[in-house]
Amino acid sequence: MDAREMKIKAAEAALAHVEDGMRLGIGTGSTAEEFVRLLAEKVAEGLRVEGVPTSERTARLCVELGVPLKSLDELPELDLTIDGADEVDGRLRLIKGGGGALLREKIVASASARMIVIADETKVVETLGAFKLPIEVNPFGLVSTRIAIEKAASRLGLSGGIALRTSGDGTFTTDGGHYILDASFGRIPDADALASNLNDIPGVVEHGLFINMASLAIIAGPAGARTLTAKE
Ligand SMILES: O=C(CO)[C@H](O)[C@H](O)COP(=O)(O)O
Repeated sequence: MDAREMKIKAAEAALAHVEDGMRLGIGTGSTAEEFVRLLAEKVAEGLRVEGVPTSERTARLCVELGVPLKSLDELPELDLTIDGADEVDGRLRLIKGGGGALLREKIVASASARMIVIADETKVVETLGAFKLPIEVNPFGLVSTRIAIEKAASRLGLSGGIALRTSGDGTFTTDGGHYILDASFGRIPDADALASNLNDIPGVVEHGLFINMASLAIIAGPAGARTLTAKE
């Protein structure tokens, strides 16, 4: 089974959790897009759902495939969000934001009664941090904010490069008009403490640590899909 087939397997298993009439948060990234394609087939067959997309990119795909959309202001409380992840640990803590949609992804997941993560086996880790941690920042005061992040990380014994994300020949800009700093901490032994320290930095709009948000992860490997629930 190749990587795309694994993503489709995870997306198929997630679709089984979608019920008629649900208000859905719809994630961003290649795995979430496989979910959108399968969801669109069910919608064409008569399934009634309304989706809130977590990015302009996801919104475009939903419109193209006929998945009905609403804004989060129109549907402020959602039943279920299905989204991908860059890393998942045994407590279902996540690193997200590889696709740059972390802020809307976190807002939408927070507005949902449940969040299910869909991913392939390569995303499951013992300790978060091999994937560079995306940190969304306000462009104003970028250098000061980067220094504040370095100091906060250093207090937790973390170090590593913090790079401004680029795209093509310019700076990558999120749907919200912010920048992203990708932090190469390597290993984050205390993700909860790092999340709370980052939350305290004014220039940090949001970070890619999703803690206590996912209630289930559907992980696809060569042998098929399995589910992970948070270990105590
Ligand atoms: O957080 C995300 C986007 O901001 C994605 O969910 C994450 O990057 C995983 O993407 P993919 O399914 O393409 O591996």
